[in-house]
Amino acid sequence: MDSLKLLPLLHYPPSSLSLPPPTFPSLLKTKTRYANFRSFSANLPAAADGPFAFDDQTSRHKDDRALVLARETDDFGYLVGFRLLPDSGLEELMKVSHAEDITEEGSVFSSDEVGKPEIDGIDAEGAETIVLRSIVFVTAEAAPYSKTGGLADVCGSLPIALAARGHRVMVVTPRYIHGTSEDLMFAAAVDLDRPTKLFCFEGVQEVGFYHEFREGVDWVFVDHPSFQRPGNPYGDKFGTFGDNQFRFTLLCHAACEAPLVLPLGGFTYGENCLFLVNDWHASLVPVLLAAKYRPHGVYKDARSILVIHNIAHQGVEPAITYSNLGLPPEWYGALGWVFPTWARTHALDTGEAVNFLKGAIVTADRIVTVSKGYSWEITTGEGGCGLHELLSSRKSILNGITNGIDVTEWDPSCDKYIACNYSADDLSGKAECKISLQKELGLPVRPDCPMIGFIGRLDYQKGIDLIRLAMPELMEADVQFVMLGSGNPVYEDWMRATESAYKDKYRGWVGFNVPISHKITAGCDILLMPSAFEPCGLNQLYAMRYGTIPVVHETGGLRDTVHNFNPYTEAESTGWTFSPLTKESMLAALRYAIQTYNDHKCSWEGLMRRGMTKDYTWVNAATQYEEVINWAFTDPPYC
Ligand SMILES: Nc1ncnc2c1ncn2[C@@H]1O[C@H](COP(=O)(O)OP(=O)(O)O[C@H]2O[C@H](CO)[C@@H](O)[C@H](O)[C@H]2O)[C@@H](O)[C@H]1O
Repeated sequence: MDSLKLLPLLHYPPSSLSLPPPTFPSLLKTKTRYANFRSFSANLPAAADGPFAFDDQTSRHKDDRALVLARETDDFGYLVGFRLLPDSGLEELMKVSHAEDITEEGSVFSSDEVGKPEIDGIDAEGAETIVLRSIVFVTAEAAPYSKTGGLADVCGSLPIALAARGHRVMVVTPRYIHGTSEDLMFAAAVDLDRPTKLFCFEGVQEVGFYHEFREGVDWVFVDHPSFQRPGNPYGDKFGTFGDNQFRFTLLCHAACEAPLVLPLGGFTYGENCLFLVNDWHASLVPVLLAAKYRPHGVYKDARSILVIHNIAHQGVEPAITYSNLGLPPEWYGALGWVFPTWARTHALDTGEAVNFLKGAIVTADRIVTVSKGYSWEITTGEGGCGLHELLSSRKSILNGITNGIDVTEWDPSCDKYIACNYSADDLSGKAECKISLQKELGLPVRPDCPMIGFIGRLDYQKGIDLIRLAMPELMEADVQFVMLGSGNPVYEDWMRATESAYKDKYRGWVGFNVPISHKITAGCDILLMPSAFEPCGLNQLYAMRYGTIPVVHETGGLRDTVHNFNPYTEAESTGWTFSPLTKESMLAALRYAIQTYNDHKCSWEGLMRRGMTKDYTWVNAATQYEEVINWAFTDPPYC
């Protein structure tokens, strides 16, 4: 057996080791079983670079040469080493570990169950097998460390969901220091003291790495002076930062080095990892793997998946900046992009540019979007923002996986930001939340008046123009309306002006404020999302979980997640969807919702309860990501 090839690993210092991905039987069983393991046995693999199967007693007896190792962990669950395990020790260990294994139904596994052999990915009882991977998320933002929108929510939750299923997960993101209290989010991260030189922008850039192990995930923060300035991750009060291409090029280079150089818990992630790169900021990673590393034999067995949260942002810069990216000249074609004539700004403009997102689309092993509907939309001329033809050409590896939500942060029964907790079984607290919100906003306290909310970036995407157009008519109805958002200064000024015009009915809260977003979600009756396009949308999911009924434009993830109210098929309905994207159709949907709220309490409560009891956890999405990851490893690297 090739397993013996791994023997020398035992003698290397831990920092030079990388953990190959183990396989582990049974989905539900695995979750608790793996989490409970303080130490477990490993049966080294049949192939030197293949997965490393956890030992089961059957296989051990089958092959006496198999090396049985006990894995030793410290108090934080990190590997601190292996030790050879005598047979008797193994028996003891398995007994102890199994006694701790509780199924979701509360039953205890017997050692016999654990010892069942696996057959082609399915154990003898037909339970699912999870192939455990080393997964590296690369993202410009991850909650709670940094957040401007939904990308942060996803990259703050999905890694934890995948880690809970047994994968080894690292998130690489910048260590933003803005000079505000938000910087305290990084307080628990320690400097790994691994200064690393990166070659880009015609020089050597040195980055540092900070690390925090939390909720089973290695959170790795890239430290560089360019991430330390007032504002948010992308800009400040003067607009978008001019050096974002530089900053996110650094992030990508650093992310490629992290699995090779960082001994997290004593072991690097190694070369056989899966990079999950999010949006344009991380899009250089698949190109770097193909153009910079693989020609030198590094990352030959790594794979990459591009996750598109928003195709409207592509990271486009003048073509001349290509030479700064640390890529060989012959790879220009991967990023090269030519604007159509109508989009050129002056007579001498040749339209030539580099496009980061395009680079990932043509080099990643697979592409995922954050809902099924959006995965189709981006292959159309209307939704692809110029990349639809390329995406269509890669349709066979393009999937949509609808986001989950963090059901711990967004839970009306224990939300610390809201005035009164409530649940689907006892909705009375929601009325309290509404009264408290009205008081806080200085609106007339009217529990029976339908209250509409909006939360989001003040951006064309979110349909602010439609709200602006409809506002005079909407304000004629007996409603209250509260908006929370920041972004385009024109929209911010409009919100302030609207508040002055409709003092008794409208409030516009300009800014980014998480506690207020929870209060609005809990206190309102209706959440309005007239997004022009919406790759997934999270606010409608939060709203439904809080018994707040979404009224949404029928697009992307909104179409996938909100089911239009129909009195004859109420059992399916969770809100209102409207199309086309016009003021008239939005107002019609709102009128219908308001009428139902006023006159059909029973239907309204049904809508609330259905939304509140749906499953929004990340488990479902994480399982689908696992499947796509497995497909990525089934095929050879795309380039
Ligand atoms: N002013 C404010 N104060 C406090 N909180 C605020 C806020 N404005 C927005 N938020 C919060 O930011 C998040 C925004 O979520 P969205 O789904 O609207 O994401 P966004 O469009 O940024 O991201 C993209 O990525 C996500 C994730 O994949 C997709 O769901 C989405 O369709 C896509 O456009 C929510 O948690 C919301 O509560």
